[in-house]
Amino acid sequence: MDETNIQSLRAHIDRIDKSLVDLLSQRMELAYQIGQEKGKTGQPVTVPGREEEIYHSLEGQESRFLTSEDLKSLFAQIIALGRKAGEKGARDVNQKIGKTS
Ligand SMILES: O=C(O)C(=O)C[C@]1(C(=O)O)C=C[C@@H](O)C=C1
Repeated sequence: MDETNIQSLRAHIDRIDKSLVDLLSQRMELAYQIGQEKGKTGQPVTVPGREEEIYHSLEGQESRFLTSEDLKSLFAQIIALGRKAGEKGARDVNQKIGKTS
């Protein structure tokens, strides 16, 4: 494979990476909004059942270079960031309405 091919494959990877970051940002915005809703009613941000549902939905989506274990560990990171965004959403909404905890 010559240098031009590598350059063009890398350009494709760069575009995919940008899309991944954009989609992850959108996902975090949604988790933040869910956190705000939970904050309003005092519900806990972490919902283990929902997290299990997400892991379950990944089953059958594995591919040549992504095993189900790979997907699970990737999503463990993504969900941890979702929780962090949700905690911020709950904090922000409570600060706005003057609750301290
Ligand atoms: O679905 C929710 O209730 C969320 O808060 C989002 C999310 C996620 O990132 O997917 C984050 C934390 C919860 O434990 C479950 C799921």
